[in-house]
Amino acid sequence: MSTAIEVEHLVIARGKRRVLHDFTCSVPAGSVTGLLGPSGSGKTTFMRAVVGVQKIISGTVTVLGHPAGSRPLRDKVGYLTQAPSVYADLTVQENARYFASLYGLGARAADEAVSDVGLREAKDQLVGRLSGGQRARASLACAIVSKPQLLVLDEPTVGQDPVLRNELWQRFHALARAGSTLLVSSHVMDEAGRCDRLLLIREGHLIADQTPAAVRQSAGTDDLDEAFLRLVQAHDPEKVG
Ligand SMILES: Nc1ncnc2c1ncn2[C@@H]1O[C@H](COP(=O)(O)OP(=O)(O)OP(=O)(O)O)[C@@H](O)[C@H]1O
Repeated sequence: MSTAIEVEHLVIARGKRRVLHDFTCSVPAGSVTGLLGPSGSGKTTFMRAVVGVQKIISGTVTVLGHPAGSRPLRDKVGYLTQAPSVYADLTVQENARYFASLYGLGARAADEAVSDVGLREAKDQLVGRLSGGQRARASLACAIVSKPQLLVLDEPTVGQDPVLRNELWQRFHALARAGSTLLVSSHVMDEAGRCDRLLLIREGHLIADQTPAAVRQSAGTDDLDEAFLRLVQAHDPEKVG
């Protein structure tokens, strides 16, 4: 399998503080790779580096064979930020159709994306009147509408009910099967088992770059929450217990 994202010795500071320490990892093309770690561990910072909007101190980030953020990647990378980036005074459908038009796509692609995120019933509602979880899904519809080669999704399932979360994860795998690579962050370890690969991050350190099965095996437990704690402890014995 080829590599969609290749990161070597990435170091990033925000303000005066180093928040990513010597990150080296890779994301296989066509995978759903989870970026899992507690709040504040550096997930958003890492994603910002992948999409090329984060100043870095040293290291390299190569995306689909090009430097992160470079021109050839412009229409190949989709990014869902934590703050919904949709227009409050347009309906769900109008937002999706607008974003589709930016990629030269028509109403059909837009309507499909709206259905994919479970918003078909709410398609005629103004985004400004939706619940937080619905608004996040409207934003997700706009991020996936062009089916980019790489989708970087920052906590896309936060605030969603279990049924919808399940549907969204199925949708992510369907997108991967259709050829996209997905990098998906979450601070909820029970989502880790849904990924093909995991990047586990703690306080800016990468503590695992493995499949969920390999994480379970190397930590000696089937419970991924417990596995994360054991890996933290192995990485830095003073941090846990
Ligand atoms: N604009 C900023 N200026 C200074 N420090 C920042 C800034 N943004 C984030 N940080 C710090 O960088 C560290 C990593 O933050 P980041 O947002 O990448 O974490 P995260 O894992 O995505 O957290 P969350 O799950 O809460 O979104 C945190 O300590 C945070 O306080």
